[in-house]
Amino acid sequence: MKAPVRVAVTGAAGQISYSLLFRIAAGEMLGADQPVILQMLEITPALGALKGVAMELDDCAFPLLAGMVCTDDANVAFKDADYALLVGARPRGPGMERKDLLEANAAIFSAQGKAINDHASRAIKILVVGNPANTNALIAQRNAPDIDPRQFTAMTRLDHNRAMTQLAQKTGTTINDVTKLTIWGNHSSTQYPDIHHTGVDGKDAISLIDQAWYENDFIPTVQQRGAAIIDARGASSAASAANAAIFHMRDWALGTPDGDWTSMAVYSDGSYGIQEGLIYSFPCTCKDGDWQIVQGVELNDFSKAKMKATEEELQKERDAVSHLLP
Ligand SMILES: NC(=O)c1ccc[n+]([C@@H]2O[C@H](COP(=O)([O-])OP(=O)(O)OC[C@H]3O[C@@H](n4cnc5c(N)ncnc54)[C@H](O)[C@@H]3O)[C@@H](O)[C@H]2O)c1
Ligand SMILES: O=C(O)C[C@H](O)C(=O)O
Repeated sequence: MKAPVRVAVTGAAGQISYSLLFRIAAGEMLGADQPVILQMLEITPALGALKGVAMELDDCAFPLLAGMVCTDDANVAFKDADYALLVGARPRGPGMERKDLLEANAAIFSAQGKAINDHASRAIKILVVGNPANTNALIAQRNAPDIDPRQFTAMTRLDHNRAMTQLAQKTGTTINDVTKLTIWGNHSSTQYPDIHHTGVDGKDAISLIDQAWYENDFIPTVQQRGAAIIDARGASSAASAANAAIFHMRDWALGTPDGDWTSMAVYSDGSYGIQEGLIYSFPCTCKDGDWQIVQGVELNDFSKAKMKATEEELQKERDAVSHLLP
């Protein structure tokens, strides 16, 4: 058996965490041979509820669960953490855009960035789920100057999974037939789900669908899926968000399959002309615990315009929180 690793999860008594924690403890994120210590952070009033979650984790008798910490102190939660899933933040309600949460949530991520900087393992891998996820990741990253910016990522895997399913359903296939789909940009309604390089059962996706469906149906459906879930459920996505977080971290830690890529919002190095330093979703492959942006993807004018629009939104979000960016 390997030595346990420390996994910090914030918002641990919230609805996403109620799916997430149990799957991490079951080994679905880091593998069936990797024991974990869960370091769970909540706000003080939610510590009672968090205790109940910890009791249920105990009652699962997970063989891989090597320890638990429940705390309202970020310095304790991130102490020596090897992985951090930053979920704790307010969700949006009906009629809101995710960026409307910026004011309510941004301060959380500057404080947590500092705590990560001061206490976490230098090799920590961080996934930001709390919305607006890309800009919250940027805030945390800029407040952690001693940690490599490549270690801060934000979640567009839920969008990626949503897009795979929409395409599979349209083409009468399954997600097992879909490869090389890309979500570019922001986890928001400007994101660009790109299927120009996607394969469906060995064929080019773009040859199987018509442009009108792609532009007027597929893209808006994926962009608006979070809002559609809120309308249907009366609360934002939780189990599917937790699932996407598991997939994102699992691929980062254990690798993406050969011949495919995934979508991750990562620190832009200027690839594809996207401004350096933004946390922008790119096609990525992962190997040996590291990610790379896939290079050489050809872009037509349609794609370039969509990628620019979502980049501009991220620049605006960044400028709106400039007071939190040292
Ligand atoms: N990136 C994505 O794809 C994606 C998908 C779904 C939801 N989300 C976002 O994830 C976030 C959480 O969603 P949820 O449904 O679990 O919300 P929730 O309200 O059920 O849970 C959030 C939890 O965070 C806690 N919290 C608040 N401030 C905190 C802090 N400073 N430190 C630690 N914990 C804190 C709250 O007490 C609460 O228990 C929301 O911002 C939501 O919009 C993102
Ligand atoms: O849409 C939301 O606000 C929640 C989440 O970001 C989602 O995409 O489901």
